[in-house]
Amino acid sequence: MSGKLASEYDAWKKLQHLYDSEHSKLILKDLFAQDPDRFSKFSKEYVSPDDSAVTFLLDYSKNRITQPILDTLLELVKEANVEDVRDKMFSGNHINTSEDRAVLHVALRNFNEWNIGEPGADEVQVVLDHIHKFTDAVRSGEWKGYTGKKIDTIVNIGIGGSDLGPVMVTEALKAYAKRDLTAHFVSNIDGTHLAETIRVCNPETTLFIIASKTFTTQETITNAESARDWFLSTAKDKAHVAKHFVALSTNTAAVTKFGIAQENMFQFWDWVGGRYSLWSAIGLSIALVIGYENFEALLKGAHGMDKHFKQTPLKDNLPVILAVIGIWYNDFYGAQTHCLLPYDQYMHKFADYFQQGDMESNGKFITKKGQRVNYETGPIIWGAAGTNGQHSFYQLVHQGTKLIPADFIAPATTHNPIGHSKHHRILLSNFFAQPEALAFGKTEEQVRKELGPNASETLVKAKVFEGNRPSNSIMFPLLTPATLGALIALYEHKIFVQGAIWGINSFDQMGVELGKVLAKNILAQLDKPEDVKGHDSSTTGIIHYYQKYRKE
Ligand SMILES: O=P(O)(O)OC[C@H]1O[C@@H](O)[C@H](O)[C@@H](O)[C@@H]1O
Repeated sequence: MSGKLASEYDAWKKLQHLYDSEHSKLILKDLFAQDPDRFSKFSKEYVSPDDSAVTFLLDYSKNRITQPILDTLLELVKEANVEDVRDKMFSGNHINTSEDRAVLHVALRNFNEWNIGEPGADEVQVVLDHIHKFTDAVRSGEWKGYTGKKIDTIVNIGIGGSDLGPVMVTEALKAYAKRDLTAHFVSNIDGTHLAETIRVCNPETTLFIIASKTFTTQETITNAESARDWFLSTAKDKAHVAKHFVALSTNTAAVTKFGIAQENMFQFWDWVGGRYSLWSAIGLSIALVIGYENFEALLKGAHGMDKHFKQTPLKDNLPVILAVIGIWYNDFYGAQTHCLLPYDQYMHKFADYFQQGDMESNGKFITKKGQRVNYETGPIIWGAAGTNGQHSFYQLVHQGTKLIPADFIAPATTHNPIGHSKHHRILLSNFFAQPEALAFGKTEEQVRKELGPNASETLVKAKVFEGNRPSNSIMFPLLTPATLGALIALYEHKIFVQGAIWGINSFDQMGVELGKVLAKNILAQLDKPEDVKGHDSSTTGIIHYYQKYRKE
């Protein structure tokens, strides 16, 4: 990373110039008409560079780009030394500068391929073996609860990165799940989350997985303590906790203090960022649900993408391509958001997951060198599973006043081919149609022709789709563990590239701290109105209102 702001790079200035001079001519309809080979020029098939057997198509032809624009975007990657930062990440350099930490989630799925010098990197396999052994014991019924019954329910208690990854992946890979093992995820400090979960759990057959990197997170520790109280209200003897509580953490002392034996703790390291931790011990709930072999396949799929990212020239490097196209819209078109639209019900949590993955990584206005940026950084990430979104927010995507770049994601084959895949063909027809409608729209002329000569002018105008709304399409044969692993890593590295171009630290999360500190202060003032001090009149007023109406 140079000390420059991204906007000071020559390539950035060239891009600004290209935007100013070209953007009115960048009409997808025209770009496709001018070049019959546009799809083959702006799409790539990923084939994993190892034995993880993942393949997918990335079509990025429906974007407002030309070859010169893409070339200049890639110049920006060069000028920002992204390859150098990438290599530093892979070699364990402390690129998380504010926390002085390495960023090595790639080491969790490395299977000893690269030599990574960081302490702990050589212990990854030991933890994977621990996960393997434990997972097999629980799934086979060999691991018994305190009354000798086998475990049929797991409850992962964690929040943020210690929740979202396991939730998203266990949902996405439900087709591989052990159906007689029910998984719940409790994250919110709102007692309702825990209460509604334990309501359907049997203490004799439930395993609680306390997932917290720091083991100090207020929500998780409070939920874990309440879960332990609930368990002991039936089990009585504290010795039984050992059969029903395990911990996933970097903080051995706090885990032991909680009462979880060290042999029931699954270790990871400070170089695993919370939002990159599903590959670590935090993935235990995933391994329990889909089995260790499938968990390993997930890791291997991600590793294949790591290799691709590490060794593929920029022009063919898929995370790089996605990243620079994102920069084009975010920084030159002023697009505020990016939409993730998986046409696969199993992937319904994908956008939620990358809300943290992207927004906590790149939602920053200060560069690593302490300067305030004078350009936009991370986009707002949102989305929903297709076709549900079509019946809700697509109206705005098609005809609203905002530019919303979107990624459409779908499997060619479904795990649930009911009616000889009738559902899936309908689903996919929408997956194909939506990007087409967004890109090419419907002209006034077409509307007039459709409505006939007597149509009102207002109706004609209301039915016009301007088109020229960009999207990427990603299609893969089947949603397998390895494919999902590769897709997650694809987006992780996209986020990395964008952060490196913007010159920000994608691996800290200072922005979540202030609210936590204020909440702690307020918690101590909640009991008595006279204790409410040091706030603005609005905050004081709302707390007083609460104090007037609370029951307990
Ligand atoms: O795993 P922990 O330490 O309980 O942290 C949970 C979450 O805590 C949040 O405060 C962080 O912003 C997230 O990045 C993190 O994933």
